[in-house]
Amino acid sequence: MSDTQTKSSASTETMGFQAEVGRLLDIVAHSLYSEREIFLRELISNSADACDRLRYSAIASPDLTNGDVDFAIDITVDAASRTLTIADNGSGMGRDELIGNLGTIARSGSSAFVSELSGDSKKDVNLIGQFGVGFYSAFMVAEKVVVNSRKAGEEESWRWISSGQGSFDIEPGERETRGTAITLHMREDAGEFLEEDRLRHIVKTYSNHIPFPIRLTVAGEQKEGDDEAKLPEQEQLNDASALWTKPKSQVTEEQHKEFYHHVSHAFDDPWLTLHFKAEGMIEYGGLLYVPGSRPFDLFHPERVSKLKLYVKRVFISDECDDLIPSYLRFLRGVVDSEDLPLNVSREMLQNNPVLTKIRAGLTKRVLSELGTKAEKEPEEYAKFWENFGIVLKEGIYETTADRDQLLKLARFESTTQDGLVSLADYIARMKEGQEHIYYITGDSKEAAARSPQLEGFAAKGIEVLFMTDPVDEFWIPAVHEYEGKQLKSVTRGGADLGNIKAAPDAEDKKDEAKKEESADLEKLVAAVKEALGNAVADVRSSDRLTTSAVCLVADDNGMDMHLERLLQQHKQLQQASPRILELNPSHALVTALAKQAESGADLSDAAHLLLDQARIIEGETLPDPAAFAQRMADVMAKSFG
Ligand SMILES: Nc1ncnc2c1ncn2[C@@H]1O[C@H](COP(=O)(O)OP(=O)(O)OP(=O)(O)O)[C@@H](O)[C@H]1O
Repeated sequence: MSDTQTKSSASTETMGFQAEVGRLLDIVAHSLYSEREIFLRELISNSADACDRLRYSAIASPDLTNGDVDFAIDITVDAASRTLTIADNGSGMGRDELIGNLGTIARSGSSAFVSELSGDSKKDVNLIGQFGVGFYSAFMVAEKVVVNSRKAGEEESWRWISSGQGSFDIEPGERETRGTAITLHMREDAGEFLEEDRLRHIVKTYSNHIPFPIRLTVAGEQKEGDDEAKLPEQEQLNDASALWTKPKSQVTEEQHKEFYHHVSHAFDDPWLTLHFKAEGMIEYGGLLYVPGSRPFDLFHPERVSKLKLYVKRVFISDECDDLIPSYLRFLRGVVDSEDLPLNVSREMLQNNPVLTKIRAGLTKRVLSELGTKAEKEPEEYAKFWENFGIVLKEGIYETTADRDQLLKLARFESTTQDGLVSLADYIARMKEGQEHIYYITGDSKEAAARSPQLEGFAAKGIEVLFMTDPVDEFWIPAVHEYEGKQLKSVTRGGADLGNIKAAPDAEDKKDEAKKEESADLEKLVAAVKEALGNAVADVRSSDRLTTSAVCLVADDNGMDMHLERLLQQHKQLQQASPRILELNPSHALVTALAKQAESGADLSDAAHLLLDQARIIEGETLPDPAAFAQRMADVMAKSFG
């Protein structure tokens, strides 16, 4: 740790929080969180995870539980001392774990998340909402937090104390049993969380289906004059059953929401719930949720699954990469297998044949359910696609097995339709004589829509799909075609527009003009080609332009221009390859230049200006802006001078 460290007494050490934690705590404590009560859900969730972890470790090392396998979470409220304690008999934490887990943000990518926090509390609360602050949410309601913990299998226990302001103390404790007790000294304004009814309600609402009993004890209830010391009564607040084992019909939407919040550590609601049981060669069941919004770590480079794997109701791992393909990593939930051995180690899970079958089954189930949604509720499906389409497209690129199904699920924006369209929709609307599925790539729909290469397509009413996710550049070349129709970029190769019949309502005035002018272009093309030399791959007359004078296109075999630009931006490519410069034979400038070419005039400056103009429309930087400015000035001087 890089934290400052000072010894304040013989046995107590004071340590500084990691800078990111400091910032997080500041926001947590000072922003008015609309749902402060979720602190309890977070702490109970952590306790349940700790019980799950120990139960799993005890399969290999039974000594760790010392025979005590009745895992439970105890909430004790003491109104007199204004404290609330959440205790569990789970894995517990040793000294180093207390320091590491409760003083830093260890989760991968989380520090990056915290650095995104803007300091604007409204925005930050939203971000934190997606992220989940876990343990640190205790400081929304507590002015001081004391954590007593003893790691299973160890004799020592440790106490962690903090008021959430820059530092925490750590000292030896005196906990006699394994597990963790977190005592919250409630803030003045958080008295409601010391009320029994409120606590009951919160646990029921947020943690009913934690599969361990959650019990409430009210301390200090003994009345004066009572002779016998009565043990305070314990009341179990939750159902404590594994939700996924219940019959589908008995689980309400509210219960799903609650469970989703628990397993995903997220605050949104599930967009889709899949509650299933597979019986046959391999038996497994579970609950899968598609989140209603993008999880904050969706684009982390590890691209790992977050599903929790259980074997016969015992938690095994939530880092089981082989459980679902990484293009479904947005799924949250639980998969419970009857066939894997209980003592399965995390290493054994790699390339495990049972897991491979489960993975195939889950994938099929999810894709088919998405297909149904796409067909029956296209508007709802559009919301899903907004969030996760970009991730599914990774699957189109990565897997050949699921490719067809994923292509059916894929949706795109298009030049002629509102909303999202499928490839099948597109094919159904293709014009007479049209053989290809046309698309245009770009950084955004707006930028791509301004491309001159679209003009001829628009004039004929031919639909063009927008491909604006970077991943599009990868899956399209891998796929090539859909239902026998080639996917073709409008910025690449010939446009083949001549063979396609215009829509009856489209204005196809262009053909007429072209016939008149095309003969004259030959000399112009030759002159421009000569002037530009190696700066272009070719110069030719265009049938894809109607209003712009010029545009650039890539060779049919060349790389897509947008991809080249992306690669250059990321320094993956030194130099873009020369493009084909297309001239619009019906544009006034081009026809005027063609006349000049006929009379043998020097068109070198004009040729360079045309090329630079085409580059500017593409959003490219000019290789020689000074030369461009000079030529432009010369031309303007001639016409205005
Ligand atoms: N009751 C507990 N028993 C054992 N370990 C715990 C307990 N509470 C927290 N921890 C440890 O502290 C870590 C940090 O907890 P924290 O709640 O901040 O994050 P998290 O649970 O990993 O993720 P999230 O923020 O999504 O809840 C946990 O991962 C766990 O290792």
